[in-house]
Amino acid sequence: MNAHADTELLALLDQIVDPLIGRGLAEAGAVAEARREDGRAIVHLRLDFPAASLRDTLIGRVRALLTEHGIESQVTLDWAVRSHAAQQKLVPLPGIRNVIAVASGKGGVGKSTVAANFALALLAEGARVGMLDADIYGPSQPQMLGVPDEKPQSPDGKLAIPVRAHGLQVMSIGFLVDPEQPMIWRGPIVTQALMQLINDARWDDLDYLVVDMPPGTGDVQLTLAQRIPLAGAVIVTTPQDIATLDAKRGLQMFRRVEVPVLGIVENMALYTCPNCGRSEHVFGQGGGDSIAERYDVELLGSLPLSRSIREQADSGVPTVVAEPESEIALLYRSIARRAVARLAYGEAPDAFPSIEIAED
Ligand SMILES: Nc1ncnc2c1ncn2[C@@H]1O[C@H](COP(=O)(O)OP(=O)(O)OP(=O)(O)O)[C@@H](O)[C@H]1O
Repeated sequence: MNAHADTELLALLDQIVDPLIGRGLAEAGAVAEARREDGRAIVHLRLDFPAASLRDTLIGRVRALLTEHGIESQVTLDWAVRSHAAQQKLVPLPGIRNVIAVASGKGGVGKSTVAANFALALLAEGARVGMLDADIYGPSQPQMLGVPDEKPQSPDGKLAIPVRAHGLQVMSIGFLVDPEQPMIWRGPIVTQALMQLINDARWDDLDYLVVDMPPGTGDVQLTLAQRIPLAGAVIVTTPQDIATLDAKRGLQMFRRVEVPVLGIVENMALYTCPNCGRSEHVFGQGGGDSIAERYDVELLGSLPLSRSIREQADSGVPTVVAEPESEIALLYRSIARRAVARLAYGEAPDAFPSIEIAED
């Protein structure tokens, strides 16, 4: 904060509480500069999460408030993502400020699809993002991100350069093994291979590395949750009862190793019939809401069961890239913003409304 900060301006800026930040702008440390020059206020906001979609609204709110108080202003906003603490004693990974695990209590809930769109959503919001596909039992990121035939190169013979896909830096166990062959490695070898994949890559200045975790809560998952320096985890679930029971195990696993759970994503929550327009909760209603409440964790968003989500992910161009202005892409972006805002600013006092949207 500027040494000559104007206290009147700071007090006014503290009246603005964005739900993602949860506190006044000055109190949250989001004011990099607040001073007067030739009778005008010069305000510079700097957030700890990428906020491309928030920028104009927040600038507008600040300008409107200052105008109300008869102050002409020039307001700018940018972001610089800080590194947040990982589990005790783990050394941060070079080139990566924060690692976020995307996990699920069981297979087939759409975790990899959420992970791909989540990473692309962070990129669209203005962050530098990488993807580590650690889903040893079914590495699907090369296919989903449209780079199934690529291999990471290693010019120095030591570190591998991650493959670029839609602007993401990507490493996957799928680049190294034939994805058609079932994995028959045993636990310790799996974790060793994954740690090597993450450690032997030359990650280039990432705000976030998203890790697509193997599904479930067994030994491999637990070891990874202990050994990868994680800033936080996002849990994907379907509203089906049994899946949410599994999701609870996922939550508990991360809590046991002291990794903050940033929230839950409820996938395939709602289906809207393209012919008659009727909406149906195919797997039952409110599962994500109920674990969110019971375990004191945020429901980051609910995604519909949608043919376009499946077709776009399967064809190598996930929805956030394929249809960036679609409702579903905007929903992924909202989920991603909430997760990283939670990482940056902790508990937000205002509960977010849960959003459900229908497929057209
Ligand atoms: N919201 C959705 N609507 C429709 N289809 C979806 C949705 N989310 C994922 N899918 C589809 O469901 C299938 C399984 O998704 P995905 O591979 O992401 O699951 P997963 O949980 O990662 O599975 P596993 O853990 O077994 O690897 C894919 O064909 C994907 O395209």
